[in-house]
Amino acid sequence: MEGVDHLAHERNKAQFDVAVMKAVWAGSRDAYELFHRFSRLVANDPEMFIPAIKAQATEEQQKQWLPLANKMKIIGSYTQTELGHGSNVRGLETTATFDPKTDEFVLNSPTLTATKWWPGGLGKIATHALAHARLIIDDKDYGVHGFLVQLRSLDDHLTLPGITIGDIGMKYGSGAYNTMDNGSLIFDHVRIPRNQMLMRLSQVTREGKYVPSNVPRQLSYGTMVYVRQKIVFDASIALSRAVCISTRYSAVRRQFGSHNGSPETQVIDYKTQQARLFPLLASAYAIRFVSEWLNSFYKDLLQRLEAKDFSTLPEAHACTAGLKSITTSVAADGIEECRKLCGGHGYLTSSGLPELSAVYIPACTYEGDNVVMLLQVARYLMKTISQLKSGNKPVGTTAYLGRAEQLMQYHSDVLRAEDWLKPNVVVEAFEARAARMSMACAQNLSKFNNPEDGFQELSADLVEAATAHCQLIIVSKFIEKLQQDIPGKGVKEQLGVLRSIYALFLLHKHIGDFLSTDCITPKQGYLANEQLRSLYSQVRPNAIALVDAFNYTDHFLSSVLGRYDGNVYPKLYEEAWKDPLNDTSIPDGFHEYVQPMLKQPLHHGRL
Ligand SMILES: CCCCCCCC/C=C\CCCCCCCCCCCC(=O)SCCNC(=O)CCNC(=O)[C@H](O)C(C)(C)COP(=O)(O)OP(=O)(O)OC[C@H]1O[C@@H](n2cnc3c(N)ncnc32)[C@H](O)[C@@H]1OP(=O)(O)O
Ligand SMILES: Cc1cc2nc3c(=O)[nH]c(=O)nc-3n(C[C@H](O)[C@H](O)[C@H](O)COP(=O)(O)OP(=O)(O)OC[C@H]3O[C@@H](n4cnc5c(N)ncnc54)[C@H](O)[C@@H]3O)c2cc1C
Repeated sequence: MEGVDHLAHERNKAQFDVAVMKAVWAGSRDAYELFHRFSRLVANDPEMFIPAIKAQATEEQQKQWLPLANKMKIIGSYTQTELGHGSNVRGLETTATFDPKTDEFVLNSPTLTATKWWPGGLGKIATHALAHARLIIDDKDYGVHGFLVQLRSLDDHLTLPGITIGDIGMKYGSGAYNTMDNGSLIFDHVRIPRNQMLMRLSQVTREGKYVPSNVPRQLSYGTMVYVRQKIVFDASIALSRAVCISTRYSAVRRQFGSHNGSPETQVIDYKTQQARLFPLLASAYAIRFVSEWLNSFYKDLLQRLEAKDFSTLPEAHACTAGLKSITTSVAADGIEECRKLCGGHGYLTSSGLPELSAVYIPACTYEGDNVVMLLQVARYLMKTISQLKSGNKPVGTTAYLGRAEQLMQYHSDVLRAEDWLKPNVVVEAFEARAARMSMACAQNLSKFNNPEDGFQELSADLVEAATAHCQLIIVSKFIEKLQQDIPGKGVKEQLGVLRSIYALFLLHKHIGDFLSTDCITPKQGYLANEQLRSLYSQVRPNAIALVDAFNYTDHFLSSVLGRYDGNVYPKLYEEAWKDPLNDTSIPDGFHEYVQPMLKQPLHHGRL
């Protein structure tokens, strides 16, 4: 049956222009063309510590190091985390002590827990590290700074004196992340020239004088802001990939429901399958659009920083940290749900899902543990609320907190299920829920004499408030996306359906928040769920076309279940026969171990 499109009947049901949706998903027609060409060329672009050099090195240092890194004359590793500290960056123990006699820094790992642990590329490949260490001058500790340290000889790749490096060992699953040589590193009084401290933000002079920067010290955390916004985009790719596989397979797979010899029911037609799958489809689009917005916010931040305008830095940190957390959690959980949606075959490596999961789940931890990141958002929210009293008007993603008084009085006026399709009705409910959860935390915090004690005690509630805030951002950005001019038959309508599914699914899932904050009544919650069910029916005929719009090649999906042509069963069978176990009919060890058991004498003619 080679060449037959088993999903053609599904594609014919689509009520929108898939070619235009492909451009919307890609971000623009040009981005689509580029992605289309490149994905078919299978590009592999190693990028590791270059963003950090760009952010933290002086122009002179960039001139020296960037050409080497770009041409891969040196291979760098972003070496921050230690055995004892990852989240707590200020707690790092590695030291870089200035020696005025030789104009050098001496890098040292004073304890076992100071061992660098996890950095990607470090274990086997990196020639250089961007090592984070405490700057010590005249016994005074100036906190964590970045230093470029050569680790291995550029001639024979042997580690240099005073440096002990290893790979940290096998990681979760047998998946592709094991091809990454996450490493460990101990420094034993390793000397580097003074000009290898990254000095864009603060300098150490020849005399050993520390010249602090006149810019916020948080700029030294800039690489994390950059990478976190990239990770949000990456979450849309990982989730959409899993959703594409399980949507196509759900249309191919049939179970039960045959009457008088008619075909069985496609599992995608079961309401339970739809209620699990379609919110993930909607989430993939929602994450895609919020990542688009985050990227433009980030570009705006860079322009402002050039002009020494630091005003949006705290918001950029809160947004990148919070959205990194929410989107990677949704994507990681969503991939696992997609595996379950494919039943037993989803557990086969050839489904592509186990490896995707194993490779993806550390995104919830790297570049900031997801709970720690939400606590950063909560701090930002509490600070914003505390400044309301002094007349500070919040802007951007916290502007709604400026209307807190009004939002505290809000009661949804939904009367019919269709009312939930109105974007302003949805936004108001999400704003009121987020504002009330944050205000409640702020009020509870004010009862503590020591705010830090209060923050610890209330941290679980604070994480929930931060989650509500981040979900509001994603819902709002989806709505804003649809306020743009989007051409193409039916494209905007389909996106409208997905937007409503995304928002109402969240409302249904977090119904406790909406009810306990008294934003909506139980009856209104019931109506939202009713509307959700009807939206699932609307998305059903378009489901295959909506995942086709991701424009993923079979090569990229690497999944027998997610094949574009839906020709699943013959290919599953073919794939199984590639297993080396099937090379011979008698397995290794059979004659040594199994056959002797089979040949044991029978007792009284019985087993
Ligand atoms: C770097 C490698 C490059 C990778 C290549 C990139 C190419 C990307 C291409 C595609 C990407 C897609 C796929 C991605 C694959 C990625 C591979 C994995 C890479 C993994 C790399 C790592 O994991 S590196 C290690 C990362 N480590 C962390 O994230 C540590 C987490 N901890 C922290 O960030 C902080 O310490 C903290 C946020 C928890 C703060 O702690 P603390 O309270 O002690 O803070 P401070 O006192 O230091 O500061 C308080 C003050 O500062 C504000 N603030 C904190 N962080 C920032 C920031 N980043 N920006 C701006 N402001 C910040 C904070 O809010 C406080 O403000 P106040 O106003 O004083 O309250
Ligand atoms: C695959 C992978 C690749 C990585 N690559 C790199 C790399 O290239 N370079 C690099 O430097 N690092 C890298 N890391 C390290 C990574 O950045 C850290 O693991 C991450 O920042 C989390 O820090 P941690 O391990 O210290 O977690 P911990 O902070 O020890 O977290 C353990 C638990 O404690 C909780 N917790 C911690 N602090 C708080 C708090 N204040 N309040 C409430 N709960 C808290 C967390 O939520 C979590 O549940 C990588 C990690 C992984 C898994």
